[in-house]
Amino acid sequence: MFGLRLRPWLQPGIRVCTGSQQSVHKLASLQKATTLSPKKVQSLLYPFSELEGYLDRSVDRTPFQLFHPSLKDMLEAEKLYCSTPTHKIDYYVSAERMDHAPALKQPEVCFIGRSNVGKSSLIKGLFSLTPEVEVRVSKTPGHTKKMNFFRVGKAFTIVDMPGYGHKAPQDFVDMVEPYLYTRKNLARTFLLVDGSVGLQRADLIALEMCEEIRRPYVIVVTKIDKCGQGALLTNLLNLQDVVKRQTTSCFPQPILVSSLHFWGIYLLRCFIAHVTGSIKLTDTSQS
Ligand SMILES: Nc1nc2c(ncn2[C@@H]2O[C@H](COP(=O)(O)OP(=O)(O)OP(=O)(O)O)[C@@H](O)[C@H]2O)c(=O)[nH]1
Ligand SMILES: [Mg+2]
Repeated sequence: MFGLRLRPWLQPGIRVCTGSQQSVHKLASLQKATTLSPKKVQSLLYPFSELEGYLDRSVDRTPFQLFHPSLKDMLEAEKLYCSTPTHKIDYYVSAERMDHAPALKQPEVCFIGRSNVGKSSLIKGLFSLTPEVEVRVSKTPGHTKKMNFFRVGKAFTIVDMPGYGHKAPQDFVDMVEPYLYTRKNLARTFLLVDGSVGLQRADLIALEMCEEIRRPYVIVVTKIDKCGQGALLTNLLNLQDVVKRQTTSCFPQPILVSSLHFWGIYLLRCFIAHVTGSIKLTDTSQS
């Protein structure tokens, strides 16, 4: 069924970086932290705000601010990422093929992207409030070899996928594409793109695949700490242009993150809680 859909998953050069994950990040303690200026807190919560000042006035920023929840919403979402006896967060199972994927009813989100783009690191960041949940990351591309399912109570499931491109597992196409096409409870696909190098050919192929699948997906721009702001903005505007011209199922707002510095993680937690119907947003129009 999927044989005709084989794509030339390319093997672009990958820059390996070393980054260490910070551990526990509670929004409430962040609010109380005296060491951070309000501007720093703002850019930690909404990383795009840091870049706005560098943009020409003619640049339309609306697409970058569509999802802009209140702090209250973020705090509400954060509760979901804390494990309790009645709301357990755990690694559930791994699957090598779609027919091994567990039958789960709750909404699911998955993370796809080139090998080494930071998928597992980002999931580890999302679960920083439950460090007992082990998410393996590595500076060696091709580390995640199976689809790894993590349950967030009965609210939703997060799936960490193997990467494509450099050193991707041979069966990536057999594993991930069928999942994306047929998984009934898939609420959102997050397509990760390395913000420090910008869109690569393999990313464009992945975008094309997501467009063919016609299910809603969101671009997450990773490693925004790894390059200068000028380079990041150039990569972002290029990405924005591609999203505008070539996509119909992609959410117009890219979500910017650094798993190393925790930038954008609170926003992403809230976004996932929102798209899986786990929280009700009070107001998205506030800045
Ligand atoms: N500077 C920086 N490095 C990061 C960031 N996120 C991940 N990394 C590093 O990138 C490398 C790859 O991270 P992973 O999370 O294992 O990447 P992956 O996409 O899961 O890779 P595969 O499982 O091989 O597909 C590791 O060395 C991480 O420390 C980030 O936000 N900033
Ligand atoms: Mg991985």
